[in-house]
Amino acid sequence: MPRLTRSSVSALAAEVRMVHLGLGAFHRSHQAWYTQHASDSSPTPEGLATPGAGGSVPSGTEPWGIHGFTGRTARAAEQLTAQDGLYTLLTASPTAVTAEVIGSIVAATDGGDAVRWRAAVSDPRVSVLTLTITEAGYHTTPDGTLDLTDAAVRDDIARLKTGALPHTGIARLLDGLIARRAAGSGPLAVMSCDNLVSNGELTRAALTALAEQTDSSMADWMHEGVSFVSSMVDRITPATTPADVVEAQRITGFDDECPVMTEDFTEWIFEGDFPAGRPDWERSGARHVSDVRPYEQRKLRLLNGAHSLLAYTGLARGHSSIDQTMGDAFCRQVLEQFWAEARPTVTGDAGDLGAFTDRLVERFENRRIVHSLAQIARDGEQKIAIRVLPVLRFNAANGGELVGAAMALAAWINFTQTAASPTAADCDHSAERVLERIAPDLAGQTAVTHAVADALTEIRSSNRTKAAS
Ligand SMILES: NC(=O)c1ccc[n+]([C@@H]2O[C@H](COP(=O)([O-])OP(=O)(O)OC[C@H]3O[C@@H](n4cnc5c(N)ncnc54)[C@H](O)[C@@H]3O)[C@@H](O)[C@H]2O)c1
Ligand SMILES: O=P(O)(O)OC[C@@H](O)[C@@H](O)[C@H](O)[C@H](O)CO
Repeated sequence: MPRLTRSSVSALAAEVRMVHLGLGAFHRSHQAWYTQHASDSSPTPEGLATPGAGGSVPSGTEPWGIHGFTGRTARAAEQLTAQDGLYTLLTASPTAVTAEVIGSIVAATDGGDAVRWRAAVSDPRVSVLTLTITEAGYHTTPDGTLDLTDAAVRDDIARLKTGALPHTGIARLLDGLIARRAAGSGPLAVMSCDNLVSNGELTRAALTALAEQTDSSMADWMHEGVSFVSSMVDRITPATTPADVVEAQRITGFDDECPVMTEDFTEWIFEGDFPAGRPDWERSGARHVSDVRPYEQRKLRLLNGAHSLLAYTGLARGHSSIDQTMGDAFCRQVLEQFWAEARPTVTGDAGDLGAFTDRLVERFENRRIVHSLAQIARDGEQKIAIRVLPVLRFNAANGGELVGAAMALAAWINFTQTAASPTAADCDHSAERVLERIAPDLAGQTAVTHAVADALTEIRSSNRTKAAS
């Protein structure tokens, strides 16, 4: 079977005008897909679809090439480099899977390669830098500011002072920008595509705080020449499995070590300026709006909040993927309760929220998307603060129900305490202590602590019932 490469599918490589940090599955199903389709005017043919960006597809706009950098390991860069950046995007509806070769990534490099990283960010032709470094990669406190007490941040401050390449995503971004300033390469838009509240503003504030610890003139330079774009990104994309590799080979006839499986729904809504231009992502269906917050709240609370709830309740009940939890009456009931509490917390106009959650049911039930609960459960403390606590806070302040959001929080506490088997009294104590740490404003509210303690008792008893059945 031939290896997937540019020569095997006659795909030309476009000029690099974008840099990405965090070359995971999601970047490849989302920003790389939008970038590829921003420059082709033809509809995607059936089956194996397009040549790479810059290939023979008629272009209404110039194609943009992406130079992607991995975050923690070099593996994705090695696999993509062996395929000239090409990979198969498998798109699964509940009834069928289609395949498309994506060619917008034209270079892929280990993020630990300081020379290539600095050269890429300094390239004057590059005008957009996107990020998917995970929520944990920003090293912020629950209020969204850079955590200067974090050992990794302190270590990176020392590295930045000596010119060594830092390790955290946020500090690596500052390192690249320092190189860009030194090269005099002009303005740039930085766009976070991570599941965070006001992710552009959070990135700007974290970078500025970091710059103030190392070279405060960088903060002034960023203020003048770097825009920070906030974006709501949505496309459920699990980690690639060996079965996906086999499926890609079966459909395309090419040997591809790093395909990506994703769902047939996608959305990208963003707010902010691009001082040096950007791809025409609207041609692929993205939307540029003046206020992204309603869409961000809708997605982070209704989709991601539900994901966290299902991950922790589902793991406790012996499930391993989201689609399995949708067949469990207990999970479905707490999901509907959580949504009933979360919908009124979305402020501003983000469309019909009932229709949004109806569509989420279909998306979560898609059995071709095997989204691992263990993957979703990672970095729970950062995620709960963004996805669940705002729902609890809103309803505590407005006399709303607390049951569903309390269950999400309790299920996470239960998940983090798997080693012990505390008594009911210990549970109540644990709920209070966790709230004191992650949401001190809620810790003193009896209705909240009781709701979380009750939910802890319920989830433990539901686990016992499930285990006994
Ligand atoms: N997968 C999805 O469905 C999805 C959807 C919307 C948004 N996102 C956002 O994208 C992020 C990445 O998702 P993914 O599915 O691509 O994950 P992934 O594990 O496939 O890739 C994550 C990438 O980020 C790097 N990374 C991880 N931790 C890092 C850190 N602390 N510092 C720097 N780099 C780090 C990894 O090395 C990798 O390159 C998510 O955390 C989320 O914020 C994902
Ligand atoms: O990617 P994370 O770790 O931020 O969160 C896990 C999932 O909730 C998330 O990936 C969703 O699938 C995604 O946000 C859907 O667009």
